[in-house]
Amino acid sequence: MKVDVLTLFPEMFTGVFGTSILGKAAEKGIVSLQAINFRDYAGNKHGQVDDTPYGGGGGMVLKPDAIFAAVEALQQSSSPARIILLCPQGQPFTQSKAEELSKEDHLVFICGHYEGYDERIRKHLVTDELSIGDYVLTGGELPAMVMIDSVVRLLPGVLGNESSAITDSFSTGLLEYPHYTRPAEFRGWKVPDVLLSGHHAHIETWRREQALRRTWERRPELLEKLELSPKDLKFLAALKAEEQNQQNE
Ligand SMILES: C[S@@+](CC[C@H](N)C(=O)[O-])C[C@H]1O[C@@H](n2cnc3c(N)ncnc32)[C@H](O)[C@@H]1O
Repeated sequence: MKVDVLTLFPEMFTGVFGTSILGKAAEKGIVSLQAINFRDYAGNKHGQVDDTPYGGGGGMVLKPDAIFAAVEALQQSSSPARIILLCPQGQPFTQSKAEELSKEDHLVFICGHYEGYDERIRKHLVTDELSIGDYVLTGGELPAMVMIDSVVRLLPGVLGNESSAITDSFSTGLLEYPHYTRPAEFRGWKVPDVLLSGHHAHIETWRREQALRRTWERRPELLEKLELSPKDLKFLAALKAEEQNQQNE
């Protein structure tokens, strides 16, 4: 996969692109990660990429010319499948969006700054507008890093143990079950017996029930979107009854 980021601050990506799992994925040639300064495409001698808004008001707006020119230069080498505008007004970025993007060959992320972008960039250049949440940051760099990290870790060969991504929270539609490691007892707190039993079927059942319980307790709305088995439904009915009993006590 090829990932290009258009930004005014390419130096912000040096650490993220060169470290840990992303750095190793790039080293192995699974992904090529590039941060490009779109000021280089400004086409004027001062490298000006922003201007005051028509109609007045505070803040500076990113002009369309440099961003169009930078994307068009990338399109000459390989046509990007998706051109993603980082934007608090965009669709919420989710695990299923990460999975969808991980199937593409070439992604381009455009990072805004200041007051935002000229509307013609939204209307005539990009394929997606994505947000990392209902809050406003100073720029699109951190959201781009968040999205790239969650997409790249899904690429085959990036995580040592492929199956770990399959059970991650949201991948199954549920929050993930709790994990324990050595020691079996720490300050008097013991690891659940079932995890030490070596009985794989019992461990699977325990994990499924813990994932259902955790999702029910923390994000019950996620359960509404899932097709649950009769066994899951029975377990949830027992949980609800347990909760009801506690309220009545
Ligand atoms: C200060 S913000 C502009 C906010 C804009 N005036 C608005 O109200 O929608 C500057 C840039 O940061 C990025 N940004 C800020 N918050 C974001 C979020 N939640 N998700 C994605 N990008 C965000 C975008 O690239 C945005 O253009």
